[in-house]
Amino acid sequence: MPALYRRHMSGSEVGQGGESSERAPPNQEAFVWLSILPTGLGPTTPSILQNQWIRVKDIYEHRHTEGANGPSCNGRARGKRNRRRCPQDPSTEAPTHVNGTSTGIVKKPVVDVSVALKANNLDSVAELTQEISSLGAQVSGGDEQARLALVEKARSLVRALETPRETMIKHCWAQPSAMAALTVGVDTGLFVALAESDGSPKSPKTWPTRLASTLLYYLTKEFVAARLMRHLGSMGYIQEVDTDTYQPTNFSSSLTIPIIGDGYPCLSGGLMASLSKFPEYAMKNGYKTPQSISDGSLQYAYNTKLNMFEYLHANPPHGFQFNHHMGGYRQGRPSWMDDGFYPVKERLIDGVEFGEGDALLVDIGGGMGHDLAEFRQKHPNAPGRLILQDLQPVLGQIIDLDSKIERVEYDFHTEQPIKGARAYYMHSCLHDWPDEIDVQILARIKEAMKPGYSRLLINENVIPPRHAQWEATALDIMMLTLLSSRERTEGDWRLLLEEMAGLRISGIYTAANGVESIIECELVE
Ligand SMILES: C[S@@+](CC[C@H](N)C(=O)[O-])C[C@H]1O[C@@H](n2cnc3c(N)ncnc32)[C@H](O)[C@@H]1O
Repeated sequence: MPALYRRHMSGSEVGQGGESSERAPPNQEAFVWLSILPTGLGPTTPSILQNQWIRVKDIYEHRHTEGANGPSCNGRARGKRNRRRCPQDPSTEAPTHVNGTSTGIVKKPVVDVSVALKANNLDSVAELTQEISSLGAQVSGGDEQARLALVEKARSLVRALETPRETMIKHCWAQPSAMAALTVGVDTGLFVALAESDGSPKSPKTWPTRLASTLLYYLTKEFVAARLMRHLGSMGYIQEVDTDTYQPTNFSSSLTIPIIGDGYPCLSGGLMASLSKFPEYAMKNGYKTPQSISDGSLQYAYNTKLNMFEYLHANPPHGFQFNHHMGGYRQGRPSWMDDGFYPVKERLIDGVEFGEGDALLVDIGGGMGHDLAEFRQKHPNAPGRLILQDLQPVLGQIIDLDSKIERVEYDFHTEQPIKGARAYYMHSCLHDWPDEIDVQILARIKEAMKPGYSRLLINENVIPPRHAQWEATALDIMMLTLLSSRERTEGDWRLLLEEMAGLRISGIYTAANGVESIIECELVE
């Protein structure tokens, strides 16, 4: 038995007294797995090992006590720890095909390790490079669709050329490390300093002393900056021009804009643990779809009862950063009020006499008013009131907004104060909530709508059945882990809006690939 196993798994060190006799490795597979744990771990090691040991024990008991196909997690028949670790659906069967490294059982892999060391798909490289070169010519002429197509082809080329092992290291090390480095850079003003003096080359090792007493001063003093910048340089996010000397890129300079940069500290500090803890949370919950906005992966990860919005606002400055992040998310995406997307004039304005107090557009959960500000700019002569509704902390963050846009503090779980508007509008709000809560939010809007006149415009993704775009699928996982909610397909929207909420969908207006859509609804008469 390896020393590591004996040292860390003795009863007193693991700290669960009286169970040491149970801890002998139950089979050779688990034993092998434990022996490959890294050596030289610090004082927290026992709890880490304890966690992993519970997993091993669960698997062992699935296989050897109840059999591979028996009920896997009968809590009554098990100890407390085991119950916590098992999927809670008593009908769940023990896994019959598992990936060894995530369960503690080392199995013979289904493919040979040599597969992980060869390029993923060399056969596609010649065709991809040809496509890339012809798209390149169109991109230099300013064709935006060609640019988007070229980015996708370039990504395909990288995936084809990388070995699985390289991709694995990129996911497990390089990208999380870059996220940490970028967050520190935004927090400390590193990218502002880099962009100063027209972006002239700068070395973190000789950063000017006038920075004294700033966070950046401390960062550079300890040479942490040099290490972070070296990684960001190697990843291409800043440009290495000499030894320890860097220039900004357009990307790093853009991080100095709050709506672009603030996503990093917001995600790193206030949301990311929800994603990294999701595998553990999901395993404990039998991989059931989470249903409660205040009892999901985020609450598990951050040990809170607050929902995501409440949690961010209770932990400043993450609430503010989130609102900026929302402002950044919308930039450069197709806008429903542009020509050729949703016919604003025909559907909302033509044929309507607006009296003095009549509302044209009520933006419910409208954040800092980005949509209404854009509407005002693009339709400056549109008649009727424009009303922005959101919670107080969000409205309180607005610095500058067109004076025609009225701000109304409002909680959309309560009665809608603006009755009979021509259009109620919600952007990226319903995707935040599970179906049952959305039905309640929609009921408050229905009560306020005037039959035969009011419309509800829902601005969300409508995920197509195939070839979904990665931004939308990523957002779906964010919704799953942060809010127990989802991005929806057309079928999901019809179920929610028509069958559950009792509205009629009068049209779905979609930009390319369903990434941005307006679902127009009316009351059923
Ligand atoms: C994902 S953000 C979208 C913001 C904005 N519509 C946009 O597209 O940029 C969701 C918004 O819902 C707001 N919100 C959350 N709970 C709310 C509530 N109970 N009443 C009103 N607004 C709420 C949040 O403050 C936030 O501004």
